[in-house]
Amino acid sequence: MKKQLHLLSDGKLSLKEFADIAGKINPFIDRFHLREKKLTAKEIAAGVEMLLNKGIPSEKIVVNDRTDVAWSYNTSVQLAYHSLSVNLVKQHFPGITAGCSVHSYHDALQAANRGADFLLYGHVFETLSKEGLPGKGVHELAAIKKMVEIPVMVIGGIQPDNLELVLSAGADGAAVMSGILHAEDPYHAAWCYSQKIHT
Ligand SMILES: Cc1nc(C(=O)O)sc1CCOP(=O)(O)O
Repeated sequence: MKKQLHLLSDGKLSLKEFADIAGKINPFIDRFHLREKKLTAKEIAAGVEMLLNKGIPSEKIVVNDRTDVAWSYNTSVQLAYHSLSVNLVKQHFPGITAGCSVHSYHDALQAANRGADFLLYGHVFETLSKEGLPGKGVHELAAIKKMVEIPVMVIGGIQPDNLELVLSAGADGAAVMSGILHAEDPYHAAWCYSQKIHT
């Protein structure tokens, strides 16, 4: 599989600000996640529409947690620990693409066995976007990759200069928040990540 670069909204920028950046860097990004834990379904739906209006197709959009919104717009869904379980989602929303966020070897195997289409595994490095937890490094990632067949993207403190390490440990791509959203020049930052992931 072609390696992927995912960008996640961070709940700090407005949806409009996120969509404006997304529209500009669309060529570099494989998946845009709306991860908005404080917004209502209606507000998240408006965010999906903003991305669609920027020319981002629904296949490139991932809605975090809200399977109802994802289903309504034919996007993927990203399931967290507090979300509906992936087997329930796959059973009741046939054909939906569902990613799972996992933080351990055990959870990665369980999510894969229950039908997840891809995993976000983290957090690999320390990150200010989720403070207070030490980075896990790449050891467990390599073990997960030996056991699951679905793509495993890494998340947490991913920077252009640590991509080589995670890719050589077997990651199928990376998911990023601050490295792009809060870069001085998000376009240039997205280009730097993309160069390392896609070439
Ligand atoms: C949203 C998120 N999930 C994580 C996990 O480990 O599941 S780490 C994380 C934050 C990623 O932000 P940044 O790219 O700024 O480090």
